[in-house]
Amino acid sequence: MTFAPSRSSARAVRVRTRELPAGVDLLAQLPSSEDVLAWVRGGDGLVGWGVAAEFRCSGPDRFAAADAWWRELQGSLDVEDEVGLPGTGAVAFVSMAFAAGAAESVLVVPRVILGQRGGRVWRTEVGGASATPVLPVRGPGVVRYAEGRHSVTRYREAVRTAVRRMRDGELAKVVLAHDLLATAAEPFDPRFLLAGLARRYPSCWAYAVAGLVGATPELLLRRNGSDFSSRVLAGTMWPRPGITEDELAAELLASGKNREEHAYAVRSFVDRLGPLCAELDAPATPEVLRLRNVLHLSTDVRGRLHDDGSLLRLAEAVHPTAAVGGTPTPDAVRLIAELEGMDRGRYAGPVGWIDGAGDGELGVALRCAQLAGNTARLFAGCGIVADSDPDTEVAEAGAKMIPVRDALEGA
Ligand SMILES: C=C(O[C@@H]1C=C(C(=O)O)C=C[C@H]1O)C(=O)O
Repeated sequence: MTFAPSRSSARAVRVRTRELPAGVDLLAQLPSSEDVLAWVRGGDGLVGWGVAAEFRCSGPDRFAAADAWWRELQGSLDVEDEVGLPGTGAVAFVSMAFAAGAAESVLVVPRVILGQRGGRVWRTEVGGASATPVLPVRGPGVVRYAEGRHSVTRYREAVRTAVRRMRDGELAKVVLAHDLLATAAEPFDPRFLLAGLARRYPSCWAYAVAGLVGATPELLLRRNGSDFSSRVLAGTMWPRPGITEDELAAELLASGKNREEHAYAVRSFVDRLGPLCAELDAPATPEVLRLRNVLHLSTDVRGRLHDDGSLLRLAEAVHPTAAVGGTPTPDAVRLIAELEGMDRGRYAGPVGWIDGAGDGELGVALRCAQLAGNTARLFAGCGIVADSDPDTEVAEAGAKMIPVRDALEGA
């Protein structure tokens, strides 16, 4: 754990939230490509920059460790919040590792947070903001692609193996992913990627935490007091020549394979959150979520918690859902480690923000790239069931990488 020193470290750290005039383009306010933090959907959300405090952890207890750190930190803050909405006061941006292995989870409390929700805008400063130089957003130039650590050929083979093992009755569903390496002439600026994603995918949550940048259509959990909501996705089709979007949506709804994949995902969420709820409403029939690159089966689940667990502990209870893990979860997680042969890092882990009251929003870190200088590592995966076809899954993973590829290239 690190806490960047405030000028008088013996005293509490000052956190001040002030209201600003309405109507701000949050992403356009990020002053530089350093320490970019974001969670923005359709113009609303939070952006942050600078590091007031940071915590990293790994392993099976990562959610508990992150939660304990965040709770303890509250005791050292002197908060004056004139707005009083979820996301005002001190906020930590969160990006949790997918697996219990060595990959690090990261929580960052920015020095400056700008928020917008329902026509209200606020600015929070933590520990007194220092002036940050404003540097223009720059594109990366020509982008070239190469196989990642888990090549497409090996991915196809992994899907084939998984299908065989499912036909043998070992498990019902597993979500397998692969990566792709992008290299550019210039360093990737997270703001460039965020702006491109937010423009083309306004119904997704565009996020950036510690170099993991993406736009996810999937909401793991939103907590607001005792209310929660979630958007569970699983089951995918993508545009083909000669077929309209309405025809594709009807085909997706009628697809037994996709409905099965979707049902596993909803069931895993409901089974694990159910015991913590006073009320839980999960519609029996999914809807179709239409994005530019793909269509997904989608179920919005909502309800009321009777447990007062923080968002991080609730996320621990539901992660990984069968949208990114599989069914049964322990078998799927083992098979992912065996067949993927790469560490997912924070891809497919919970990503978003929490506030001092334990409220916040965590999405599933999909449609993303891990940026490092002039390289970007893209990830995408697909739910595999006993009647999956390896070539189709390769094409589906390719369709899921389109948003990040387009945004990296400035297309
Ligand atoms: C795993 C990913 O997406 C997940 C898998 C889906 C599927 O298998 O149909 C659909 C949406 C997501 O829940 C990904 O985008 O990498």
